[in-house]
Amino acid sequence: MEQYILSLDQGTTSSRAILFNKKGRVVEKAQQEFEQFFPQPGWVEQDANEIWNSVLACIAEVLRKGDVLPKQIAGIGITNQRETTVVWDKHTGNPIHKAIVWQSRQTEDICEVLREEGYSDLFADKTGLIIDPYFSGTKVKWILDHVEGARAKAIVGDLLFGTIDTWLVYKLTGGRTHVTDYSNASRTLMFNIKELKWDEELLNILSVPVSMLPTVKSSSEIYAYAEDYPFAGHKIPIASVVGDQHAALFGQACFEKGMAKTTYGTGSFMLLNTGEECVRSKQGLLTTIAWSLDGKVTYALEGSNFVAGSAVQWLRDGLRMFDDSADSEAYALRVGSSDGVYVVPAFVGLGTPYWDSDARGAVFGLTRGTTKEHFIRATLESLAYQTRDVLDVMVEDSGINLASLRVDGGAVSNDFLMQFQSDILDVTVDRPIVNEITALGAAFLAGLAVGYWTDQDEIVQKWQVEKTFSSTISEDERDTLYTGWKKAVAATIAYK
Ligand SMILES: Nc1ncnc2c1ncn2[C@@H]1O[C@H](COP(=O)(O)OP(=O)(O)O)[C@@H](O)[C@H]1O
Ligand SMILES: O=P(O)(O)OC[C@H](O)CO
Repeated sequence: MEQYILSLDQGTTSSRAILFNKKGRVVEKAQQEFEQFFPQPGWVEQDANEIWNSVLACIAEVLRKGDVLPKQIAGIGITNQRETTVVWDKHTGNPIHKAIVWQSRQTEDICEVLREEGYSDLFADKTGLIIDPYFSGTKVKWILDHVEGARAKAIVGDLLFGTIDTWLVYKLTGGRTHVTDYSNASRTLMFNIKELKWDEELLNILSVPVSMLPTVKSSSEIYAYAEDYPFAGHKIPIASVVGDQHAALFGQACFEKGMAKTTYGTGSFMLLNTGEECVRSKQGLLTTIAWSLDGKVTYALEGSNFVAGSAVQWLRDGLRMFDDSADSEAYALRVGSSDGVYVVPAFVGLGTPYWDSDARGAVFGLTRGTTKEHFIRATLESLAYQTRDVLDVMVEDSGINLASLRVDGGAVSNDFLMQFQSDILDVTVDRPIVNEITALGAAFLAGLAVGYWTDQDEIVQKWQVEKTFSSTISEDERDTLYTGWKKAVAATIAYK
């Protein structure tokens, strides 16, 4: 009977369960969206139970559709939207508040106080991160400060914290396992990425009891077994846990120092493998743990943009410019340029390298001749400009020049966007055959842990490019376009 790896990719807007075969190809897939809550401007929350139910439904569906029995699953890999914070009662397993999503700005006041108290360098040195609402630490503090009785319960050890990976393992094991991996821990603002442990000093500053925190393990090992519904009593090893951007770096087989990928999902995230070197950025890049495998930790530099594919969703759902995100490409191609229009999609502030929580979206260069086509094209172009912003500081901070950029995520099916990305970076853009790269990365890590695949060399052989995009514009044209973007971003930051 053929064996498969079951990968659970719990993303910002949807959950997926995907079965991979030995060739590293998708055999079957199930996907379910869930509700997003926006209780106040800039706040984003989700229901952790709904997330769990969506994952469970996807598992049941993928097994049914693929006609696969639980005993055919060699291992489960888990990858997740990172930083999103769940706090639950240890005795009932019930979350005490909605999950606070990575995009949410509701802890900006807490961050402001921490910055004023002069903690920025301390947090950056120890965690590789910036004091920003993006990360989990201030979200945990917010929940303990705002939910009645929460702090008292936390102090006596009755509450548990987890990012979504931790929450899913907890639920999959009937509440018996409270773990995370190094990659997810490195996004919490509470984990010392050099000493590889929760940092007591930072926990004191954030007033978060250590008893709430999960045990931190490698990204590829058997943590526990899932056996309840829908696994019908078969013990299936849960064999990888890894943050989604880190999983994508692994799925893209970016195993060598100097290899990079960008994933264009809800947001966009470029990660550059820096090997065993924990590089500290001077310009707003994050230092993060890519993964921990076979007793070795690999580091990465990361540039994060909060809005990417979600700008296309905004065109579709907010402005009702088209019915299907894929239509954005045809609209963009109907005009030869965006005609001087720039869209800065700073809906929840700006990430790397600006880190401006208060900035909000803006449009520049409108004329009487501006059409819907220009507007759509300019929005797609903004995704590519944001990646250029990140790449420029990445090259300066790491001294590494990219040979090529590997790309994945929902928006990379847009050929116009990928061509413009290559044009504006002047770097070759490689799109692989498998489009579910994040899930594949988690599958690879799980497969290595259970002996389904032998080693990373075997995985490198499985990565194949589907299409390569090379720049077609002149240096002058590139400079003119990018200068306009920089002016638009500067004006967006100035207007507050
Ligand atoms: N053809 C397309 N062109 C541009 N954007 C697209 C296209 N298809 C999907 N998207 C965008 O990709 C995103 C979904 O990507 P996905 O990787 O599934 O995201 P996530 O993991 O964050 O939920 C959506 O925001 C959607 O608007
Ligand atoms: O859900 P995605 O793919 O947009 O990824 C979200 C990131 O992990 C947030 O840091």
